[in-house]
Amino acid sequence: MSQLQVLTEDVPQMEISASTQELAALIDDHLGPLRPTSPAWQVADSPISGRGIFAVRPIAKGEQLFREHTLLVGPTAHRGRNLRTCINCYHLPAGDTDAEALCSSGCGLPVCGECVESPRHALECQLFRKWQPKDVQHIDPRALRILSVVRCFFLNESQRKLLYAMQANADRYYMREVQRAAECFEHFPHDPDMLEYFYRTVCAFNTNAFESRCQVDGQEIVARALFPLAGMLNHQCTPNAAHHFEDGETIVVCATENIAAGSEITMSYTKLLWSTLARKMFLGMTKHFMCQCPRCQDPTENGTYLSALFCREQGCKGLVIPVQTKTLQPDWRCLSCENVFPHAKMARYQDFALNTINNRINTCSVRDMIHFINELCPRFCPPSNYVLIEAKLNVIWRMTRLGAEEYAPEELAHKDRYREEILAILHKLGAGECTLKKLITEEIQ
Ligand SMILES: C[S@@+](CC[C@H](N)C(=O)[O-])C[C@H]1O[C@@H](n2cnc3c(N)ncnc32)[C@H](O)[C@@H]1O
Repeated sequence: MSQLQVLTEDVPQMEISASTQELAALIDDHLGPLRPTSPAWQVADSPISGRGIFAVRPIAKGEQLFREHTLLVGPTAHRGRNLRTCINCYHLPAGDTDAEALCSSGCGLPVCGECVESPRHALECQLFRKWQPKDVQHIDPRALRILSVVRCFFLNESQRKLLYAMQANADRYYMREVQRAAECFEHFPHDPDMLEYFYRTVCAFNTNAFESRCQVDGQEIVARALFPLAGMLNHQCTPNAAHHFEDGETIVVCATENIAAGSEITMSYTKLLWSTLARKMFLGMTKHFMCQCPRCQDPTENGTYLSALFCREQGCKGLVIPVQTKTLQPDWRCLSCENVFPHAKMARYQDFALNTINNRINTCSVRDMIHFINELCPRFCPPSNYVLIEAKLNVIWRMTRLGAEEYAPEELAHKDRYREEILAILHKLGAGECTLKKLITEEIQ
């Protein structure tokens, strides 16, 4: 069995308790006032996988398809992130310490002065106090992360049905999240039905959730949020729709291309500029499937050569690209000398480029990074390789944040050149009006 089969075939799906028609009705109910009077889309069975969203009339590039409020949301509570953020409104609670940010009732949850009295917090506070957090002086990321899952407790009947109608990939590893949370409380529930409900919810999160992002009090808030309609969008590596967040709890999905009536509406679960192997690894490990889209089947990736590495045969320096498209360990062939190399060898070169470039990104000033990209990288990494493209994107972001006046004219010219290069790649990929294009054309000038 290949590495990729192991990644994708090991994980069964939990039983789905609703027909596609019932699911569509539950989604309508969930959308409430946000449901358009005559939507341009419908939920239906998909030839890609399970259920998907389809255009019911021609949709124009740029058109907003829907806005949706989250069904379940909570802090990602990743280590290294600021955990001192109110669990309701995302504002910073008063004070500087964990103890000051935590609810004074002893529920172990950070909450601001305004939200502490809210009915929403009252319910969660009562539940967490019943379970008795072991530490009420410090914010424990394990206890905080489980909040988005535990909120399934407060869903109404129709919302629970909707949760059970969503695909849930049953990876037993996901149960670790519940077990880790249980370690933080004296009396975490151990009733098997309740634990199964939590597990189902964790699996639904891992299969469908988005990392929603918004700015509050000058800091970036990242929450994990379940949007049942947006969660119906299947993946394509060059999709025809993209999403953004209006706030931490509302998602907006727009068409990035003209979409014909009857076509499936898709989004990308990966970064657009990743190489095919990077996307395959990510999709296999996190979503347990192997993408078969046209981009995945083209070794040149629409002529972008995002995977390409240099040939190391004496005197060659041609571009080497993966030959097979359906495996994680393809042979690679040089487009100039036509020699074929085993994957293990090329993977070492790719890792070298990735580590060297990422180390520099983390340690260098923008000025040094430009010098490194222009003068040193061409010795070991083709300009089309996705790691180098990501490094150029990183330079663009950093320069934009500081403002043009900080930089010499030739540095600004490099930034413009990088931007044109990335726009040309997006054009070749057929990415249309994708979020990245909007960001680098509208905001970065
Ligand atoms: C967010 S859900 C998408 C909606 C799902 N089709 C459903 O019926 O609920 C993600 C799951 O859909 C499936 N999926 C999405 N895009 C796919 C693709 N391009 N190829 C194969 N499976 C895909 C995978 O099983 C993945 O874990």
